[in-house]
Amino acid sequence: MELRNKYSIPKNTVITVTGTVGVGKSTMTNTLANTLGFRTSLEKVDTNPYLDKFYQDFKRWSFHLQIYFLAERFKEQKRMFEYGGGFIQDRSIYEDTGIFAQMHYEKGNMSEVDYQTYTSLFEAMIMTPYFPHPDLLIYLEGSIEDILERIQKRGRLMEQNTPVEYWIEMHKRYENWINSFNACPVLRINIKDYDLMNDGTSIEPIIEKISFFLKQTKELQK
Ligand SMILES: Nc1ncnc2c1ncn2[C@@H]1O[C@H](COP(=O)(O)OP(=O)(O)O)[C@@H](O)[C@H]1O
Ligand SMILES: Nc1ncnc2c1ncn2[C@H]1C[C@H](O)[C@@H](COP(=O)(O)O)O1
Repeated sequence: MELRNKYSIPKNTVITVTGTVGVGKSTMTNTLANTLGFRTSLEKVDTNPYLDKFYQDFKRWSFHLQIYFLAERFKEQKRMFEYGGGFIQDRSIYEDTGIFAQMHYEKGNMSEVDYQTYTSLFEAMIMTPYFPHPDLLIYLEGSIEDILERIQKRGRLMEQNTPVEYWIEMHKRYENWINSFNACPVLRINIKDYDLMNDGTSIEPIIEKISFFLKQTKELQK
């Protein structure tokens, strides 16, 4: 029996997978989508024209990169909206603003005026019908040691060559961000509690939790 039916997960559900770089979002997104028969909304890294340059010179490329990500996320939001849901999304627009843009602004890599331009564009975008909140946000958490190991193992040179302090700061910012996030229900999952690479059955308990969360939210909305 398909797990989506077994756990009564509505066909039009939108779930967003969040967490710091390298924590395992894409792996989780693909596994959930395959198991539930949902579409994916993935971040495309290989075709991003700014990412490599950004890692070489944050100050020069921060604003360009943020605008690029905003445009990409907006197109994806529109696509999910037009399909009427049924998506697992890899990373949220909330992280672009609440983690990356803010961090680079606060570190002086983005000027005040650029940050304001970025913020007003973001606010204008979320006021369109394409931006309903996801039904559930899954937050993947793990120790900084495990995350650094995954970044190294994955082998994207631009990330491997970035000082460890950058990833440590991002890890801390993520913890603060999720502790005050309240735009939609949050399910926290520790990466030590499952192993999608070696144990195919470890997705089912996660789907069971998702189902429980979605039902609980529905009850609260009644
Ligand atoms: N459960 C897991 N156990 C071990 N390694 C994992 C697991 N999930 C992902 N990985 C590995 O960690 C790295 C980062 O995963 P990825 O899904 O690309 O993360 P993200 O999308 O959050 O950057 C990849 O090399 C991936 O193969
Ligand atoms: N908004 C962003 N600003 C800067 N860098 C970003 C942003 N969104 C994603 N990134 C980077 C981080 C990683 O190097 C790649 C892909 O992210 P991942 O967490 O591996 O899916 O893009």
